[in-house]
Amino acid sequence: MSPFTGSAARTADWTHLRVRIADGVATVTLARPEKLNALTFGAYADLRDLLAELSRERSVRALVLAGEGRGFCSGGDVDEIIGATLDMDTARLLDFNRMTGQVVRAIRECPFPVIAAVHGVAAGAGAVLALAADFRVADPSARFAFLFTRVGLSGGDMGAAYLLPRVVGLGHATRLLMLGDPVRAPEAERIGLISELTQEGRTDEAAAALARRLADGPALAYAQTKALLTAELDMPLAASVELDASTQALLMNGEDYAEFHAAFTEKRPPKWRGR
Ligand SMILES: CC(C)(COP(=O)(O)OP(=O)(O)OC[C@H]1O[C@@H](n2cnc3c(N)ncnc32)[C@H](O)[C@@H]1OP(=O)(O)O)[C@@H](O)C(=O)NCCC(=O)NCCSC(=O)/C=C1/CC=CC=CO1
Repeated sequence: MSPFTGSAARTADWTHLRVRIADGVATVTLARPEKLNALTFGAYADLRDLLAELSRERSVRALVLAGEGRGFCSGGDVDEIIGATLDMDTARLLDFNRMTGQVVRAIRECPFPVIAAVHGVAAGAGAVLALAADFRVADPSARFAFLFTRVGLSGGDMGAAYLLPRVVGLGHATRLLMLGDPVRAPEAERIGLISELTQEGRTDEAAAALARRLADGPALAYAQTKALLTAELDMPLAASVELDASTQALLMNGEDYAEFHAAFTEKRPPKWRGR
């Protein structure tokens, strides 16, 4: 049974994660502040499983991913993971690296918008978690560092070489993934890595306001927009416009579209049902 079944505002505990669902907004908090929310094997796996669980929750219409303490996430736990992976054979290494990629796929494939609320450090895997979100709302203290080459690994971990050029362009992505230099909030805003730069200390509030707006909006239209933005990245224009046409035809048969028309005619705000 889902751990979320029950009352309107619900919580559940996972490894180094806290989750709360209230009024259609799930807030997932990386909760290991004493290690800047570094991800252990258990935390990666739980994050993947939690996102899959939330994707099946019909009540969730937006998700905020945040970090507790003085940063968002310092990436893979260097002590636990580097130590263990040095002793693994290739098959187990592949299993681990596939598992971390599944976390990113879970963020990209869930049927609701994901907002990363970033303050302080977002490093390595932490930077990719933020990158995979649909929106990055950032505090002036935010700094993003794709550190993988700094630990002797490929900068293209967890889909970063797929996603980052699409967000900031190949030139910036090459620089950030190869050198691993930190990008501070003003530069992140300039190159389009963040969608909103907030006032200091107001990031959670801004992320919650955006989540509220999304959760109150036409959920099916948002889900289809997210799916198309992901699918069409790799499609020729002819296939894209065909997919757009079939998606739009589906939505034009839906209740929300008819509701918009009724609301417009009756001069009132629409009541979105996500159908
Ligand atoms: C630059 C830092 C991110 C922040 O520095 P600072 O603000 O001075 O804070 P610290 O004092 O260094 O950190 C506070 C405590 O947290 C521990 N900690 C921080 N990051 C990690 C981490 N990633 N793993 C384990 N522990 C971490 C730190 O040791 C302090 O603990 P104590 O108080 O007990 O001493 C700086 O912290 C830093 O550079 N961190 C490491 C960043 C990093 O290299 N991340 C990994 C990138 S690669 C990745 O994400 C993917 C993988 C997957 C594959 C293999 C291996 C690892 O990760």
